[in-house]
Amino acid sequence: MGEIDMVKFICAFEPSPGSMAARNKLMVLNAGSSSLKFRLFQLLGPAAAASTGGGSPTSPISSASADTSSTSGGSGGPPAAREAVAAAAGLRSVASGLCERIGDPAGGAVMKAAAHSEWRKAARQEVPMPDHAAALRQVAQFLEQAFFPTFQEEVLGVGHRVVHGGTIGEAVLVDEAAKAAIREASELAPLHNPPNLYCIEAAQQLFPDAPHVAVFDTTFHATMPQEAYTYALPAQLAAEHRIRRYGFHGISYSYLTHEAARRLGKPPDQCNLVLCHLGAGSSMCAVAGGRSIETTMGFTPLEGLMMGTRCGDIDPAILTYLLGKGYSGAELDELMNKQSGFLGLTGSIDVRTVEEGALKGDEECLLALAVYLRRIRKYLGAYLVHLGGQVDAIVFSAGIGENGSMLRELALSGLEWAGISVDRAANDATVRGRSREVQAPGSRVKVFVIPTDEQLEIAEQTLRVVRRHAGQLACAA
Ligand SMILES: Nc1ncnc2c1ncn2[C@@H]1O[C@H](COP(=O)(O)OP(=O)(O)O)[C@@H](O)[C@H]1O
Ligand SMILES: CC(=O)OP(=O)(O)O
Ligand SMILES: [Mg+2]
Repeated sequence: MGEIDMVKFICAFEPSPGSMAARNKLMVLNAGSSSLKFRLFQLLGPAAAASTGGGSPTSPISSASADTSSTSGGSGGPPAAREAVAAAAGLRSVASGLCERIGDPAGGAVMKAAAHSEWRKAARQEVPMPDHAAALRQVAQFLEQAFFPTFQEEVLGVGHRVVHGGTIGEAVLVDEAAKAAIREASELAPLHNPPNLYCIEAAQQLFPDAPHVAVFDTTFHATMPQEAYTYALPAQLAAEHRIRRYGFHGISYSYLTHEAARRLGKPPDQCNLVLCHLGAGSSMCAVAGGRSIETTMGFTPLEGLMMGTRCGDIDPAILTYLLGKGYSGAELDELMNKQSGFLGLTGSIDVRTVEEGALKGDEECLLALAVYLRRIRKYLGAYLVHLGGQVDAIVFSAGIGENGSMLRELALSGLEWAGISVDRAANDATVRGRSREVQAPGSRVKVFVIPTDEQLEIAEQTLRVVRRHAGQLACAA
């Protein structure tokens, strides 16, 4: 990516007086193919002390106390709710932001403002960002110049979202072996792992003294039973090539499980849920007793639901058929990952545009939405069966799930027989970025809209690994 592009960069922050040069900050990076989300957390008193080895091994998120502003069907906002969860985890957000259109020669960045009731200022910069390393440098420079003069020295650890963990089961310190495993899994998550790894390497240069932790989307699904993760291929071949369902969006699902449990007023291990992470990448997950038992994505993030540019489930024989027609493997990969889904059916990736088209009667848009919804309903039916009809809540999250009220209503229409009904007024009244219950009075199954917070989940998992590492160092000394 040699060309310098204008990239819009926006962030919101609250300066944190008196934090000079103490190692009390955690940086979280969530790199997409052309975007970089970041959040900077300050460690609160006891957690900061724990970061040198004295912390509790239990999940602070799972032990977070219920936040009254986000319960009982109200529109309690995530700023309050999430800050409460973060505080229980010993963390406070002090800055966050998003770089978009990294390396895009066409420019034309889309602006996204991170809003938070406590943040006093917001800033926007248009600066050249040819790649993730440049974006990261820009973030660091901005934070340093504007608020935290010794920012780089204050970072205690850096947490990274990595989509495919390959052979790695749970969050780990990034060392050469971890990087090799992430590199090896790049083939299986071509849209995600390469930018994740690139961002890790850029961040290691920027924060050479801090431990870096890789947090994986695949971890949450490690609890799936064998019959859920086994493909009916020759067993030896599958074992040799480690072909199995891995499942993705697990960082988001872990957060949503704990948030849904908080709203239900039960421990996560007593919750049965159907989680719908509907964004540019879309998937669903059946959660029994707080653990993933099924999910729609598989060996790669291509299987399952239709997505922005990905086809989701197709008959695999279509590929052999097209190979026979002269398409190469690389072309088919590109076709399925980057040219299909909403883009392939309508010419637009953005579901808002597709919805607008559908409302004007555009047949391609109407068909695309119908295909998207049919796939969601097909898996919802399957998951109700897997959960024996005992579902506490259906949760919608991510860009489409949080904002697409029409799609939510259509996805759950006509399911009164299953104890599921949506309150149209509540569903239409959801406010971007705020949690809400939208089931109709009398609906046996609750329906939650919960803004996902991958950054907070990454921070929490990172902190645990950093603590463990510090504890090990202390024992060894
Ligand atoms: N108001 C809305 N209604 C429907 N879809 C929306 C709305 N706002 C955003 N989206 C969709 O959300 C998707 C992006 O979701 P997001 O979770 O941000 O994706 P990712 O993190 O995977 O890039 C886009 O397809 C966009 O069309
Ligand atoms: C796994 C995956 O598809 O992630 P995203 O939704 O961020 O593209
Ligand atoms: Mg995403």
